Amino acid sequence: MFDQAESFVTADGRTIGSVMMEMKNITLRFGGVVAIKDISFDVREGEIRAIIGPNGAGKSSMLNVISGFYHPQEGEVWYKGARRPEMKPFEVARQGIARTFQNIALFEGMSVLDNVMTGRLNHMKSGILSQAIWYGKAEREETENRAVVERVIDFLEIQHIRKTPVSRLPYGLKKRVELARALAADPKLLLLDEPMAGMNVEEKEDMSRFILDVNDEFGTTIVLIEHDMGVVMDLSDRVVVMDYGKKIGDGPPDEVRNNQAVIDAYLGVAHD
Ligand SMILES: Nc1ncnc2c1ncn2[C@@H]1O[C@H](COP(=O)(O)OP(=O)(O)OP(=O)(O)O)[C@@H](O)[C@H]1O
Repeated sequence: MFDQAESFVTADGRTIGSVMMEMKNITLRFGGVVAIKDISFDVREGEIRAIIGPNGAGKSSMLNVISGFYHPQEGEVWYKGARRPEMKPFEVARQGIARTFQNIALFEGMSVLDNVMTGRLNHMKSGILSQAIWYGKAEREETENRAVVERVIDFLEIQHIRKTPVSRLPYGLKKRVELARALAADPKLLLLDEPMAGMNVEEKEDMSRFILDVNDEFGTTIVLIEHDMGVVMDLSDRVVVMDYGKKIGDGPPDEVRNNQAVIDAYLGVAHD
């Protein structure tokens, strides 16, 4: 289905475009531990791409390679048709890649609004001096940034808590604020590290709906890691399956679900 076509429309009416990111033969080692072994896969514009696998499979490591936090010893990362040189995470962010973290990384003492505003930092170009004396450009920039943030806050239905310090929020809402902050950066590619971890069923349903809405409304391409298999199969267009650092499956959910190597990995069948 995904092999040759430049772009196509899925059964649910969404347009999946051409390849946006390609991971080519990525190998990442930590001393003697090989976290990722020679893995290749691509991400297409507009799709929701999941990376799954048992604990320690290398999923977070892969997300960290995409976000520029880890640099693989071997392999290449291609983004928008060009090989990406080794970059720092903030440089990767400037290319339109935003992320959320497995363990929420918000400023607990700050309000929801201020936390979401920090998502705009990469878009703030005017210097401290111009901001301090508040002339034209800085004012325009501030107004623009506020407008984007307000739109995201509306979209994710967190208006009622915009003034609340994050430390007072329940877990599910914190996760939503983290999504809001990532979205405020106006990313082309959004990386979600276990967006439903620790959530109850209702919170998971809400988060699933928001992820689908973000993809639909903003056309944001999404790569997510998630342990809840039901959620992954419902949300994703394609799934990469990792086990012990290797890729053991890659394809649409139905195909992956019936892949014997994947079934064995999840049932804990012994490896040679
Ligand atoms: N910073 C690091 N230093 C040393 N080893 C690491 C580091 N990060 C990950 N590893 C190792 O790399 C392997 C893959 O870890 P990783 O966290 O990527 O897996 P994961 O699939 O995300 O696991 P989980 O589902 O438990 O979060 C593991 O053996 C882990 O111990």
